[in-house]
Amino acid sequence: MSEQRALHAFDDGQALAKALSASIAGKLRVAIEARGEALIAVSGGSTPKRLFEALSGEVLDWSRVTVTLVDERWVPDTDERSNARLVESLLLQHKAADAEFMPLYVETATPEAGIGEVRSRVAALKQPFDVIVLGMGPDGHTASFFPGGDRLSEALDLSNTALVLPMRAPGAGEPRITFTLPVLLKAQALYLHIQGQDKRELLAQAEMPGSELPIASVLRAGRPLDIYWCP
Ligand SMILES: O=C1O[C@H](COP(=O)(O)O)[C@@H](O)[C@H](O)[C@H]1O
Repeated sequence: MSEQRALHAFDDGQALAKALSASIAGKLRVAIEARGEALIAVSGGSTPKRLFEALSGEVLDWSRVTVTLVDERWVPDTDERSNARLVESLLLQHKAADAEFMPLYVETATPEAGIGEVRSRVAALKQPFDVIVLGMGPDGHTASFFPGGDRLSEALDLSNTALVLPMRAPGAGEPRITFTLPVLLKAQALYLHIQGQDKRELLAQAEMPGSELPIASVLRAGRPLDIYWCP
């Protein structure tokens, strides 16, 4: 593991969630102190549930925090697959109920039809993000950078100025929308949150030179990355 990366390993998901939540809350407080506001993008999927519960109890001025997603499945938040639904039900609760949420989904049939509206929304955010929390799927995808994704090379292109892109891939289920890699890499604090021995082994594979796993593009970028892992 390079000096730019730190692996924080925990015995279980509860201990991990507590530590990661405290670290994120610290970064949000620093941003609020410095700029009067804070901007965070989180991942969806199954891994962040405990983290969201822990984060929702952190004491900070959530009314100054904007929360969005790193990526979204193109489904409304009434759908169980919606990442927004997860954030709304577990993170934007308790003390964090005052945070502002900016969804990446709009009610259009496809992400291509809605991308204009989403672009306007994200362009209004005061970037860079203070905090970005990535996840990683069992196929090595992060955000919606899926193996075989139709716009994967665009999304990973460090010279691409697009903030968000639609994405379709065989393993993605529904069509997606995702922030691009350059946006993620500019975050003040970048975390990767993974659980399970299989994912740790996958990450080790991604560290190998020439790996084509999408998460390898994040690792290769060489920017500071805090990896939070538990079995
Ligand atoms: O589909 C997605 O999956 C990944 C990983 O999810 P997990 O269930 O393996 O934790 C997630 O990071 C991403 O935001 C989400 O859209």
